[in-house]
Amino acid sequence: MQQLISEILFLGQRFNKKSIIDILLVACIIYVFLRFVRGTQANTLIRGTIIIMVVLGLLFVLTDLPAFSWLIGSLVPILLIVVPVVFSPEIRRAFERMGRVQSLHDLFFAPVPYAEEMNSVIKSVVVACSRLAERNHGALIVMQRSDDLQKYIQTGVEMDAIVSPETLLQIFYPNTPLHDGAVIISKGRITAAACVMPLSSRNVLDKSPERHMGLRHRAALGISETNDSVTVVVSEESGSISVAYEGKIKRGISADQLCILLTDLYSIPQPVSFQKRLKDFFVYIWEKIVKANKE
Ligand SMILES: Nc1ncnc2c1ncn2[C@@H]1O[C@H](COP(=O)(O)OP(=O)(O)OP(=O)(O)O)[C@@H](O)[C@H]1O
Repeated sequence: MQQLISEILFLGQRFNKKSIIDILLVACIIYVFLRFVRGTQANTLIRGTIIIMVVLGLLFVLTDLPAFSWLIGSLVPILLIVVPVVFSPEIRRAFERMGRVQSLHDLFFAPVPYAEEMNSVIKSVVVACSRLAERNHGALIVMQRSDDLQKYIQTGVEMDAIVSPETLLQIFYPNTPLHDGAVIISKGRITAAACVMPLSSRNVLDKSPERHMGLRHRAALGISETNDSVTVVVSEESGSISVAYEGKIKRGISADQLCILLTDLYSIPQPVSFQKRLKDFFVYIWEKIVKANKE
């Protein structure tokens, strides 16, 4: 224990401006990397791996335990090989996203393409979904954000139509040729219908009715696990509306909630000044301290 304390003190003495820049640089790289894998299945695992590596690295540096050090020394290279192999599609997507970066701002804040066109698209989707829900007509609408959906567009019938409530109601009208499968909206247009989405395997065996998911909901969750699109589902059985994005599904939401959520997801991030960020940070910390004192 005494040795650990002296090691920490020794490290503290060596701490200087260069170390701060060093730590900030590593933190920035990790932040940017995590931002690009956001919404993919690799996100949680990579976060966990980074935390474990930091904790183990500290133990490795601060303690003098040969067997433990040997274990860590052998595990880290294995992890560095296993993670990229298992999550190669997600990591490839992260690099694709990085390739689309056009400015320093894009590096830290996700750009939302076609954000302006999306206002009228969102209105049409919300109106269509509330009417589909009233009529108990099932629907699956995948809305593109940054990631390319071409591979899924090819599984259905390609089209190029204006997004209007009438078009969507017509597509999802039961027993019509295009009603089965998903509609894809990209670049502000309906680009395909009757598309096949990858199925999520989560909650397959869940018997509780509110958590159980049929194929339509599993397809919505499945596509949200593979890219950053937003998918709206209308249940044929219950007429309820759900939204899936970033590997999560929000079930049983109202048309108003859907409108707020979609507007939020497609809003253009407003540039915030550094002073405002700093002020917000201190206000947040102050509120936390006041709250902790009250408790
Ligand atoms: N992989 C898929 N990609 C796109 N659409 C799919 C896929 N699998 C199923 N669907 C759509 O879901 C429909 C079947 O839905 P199912 O009843 O199994 O799901 P559900 O989640 O219980 O939805 P609902 O509440 O509407 O019944 C199919 O007719 C088809 O239109």
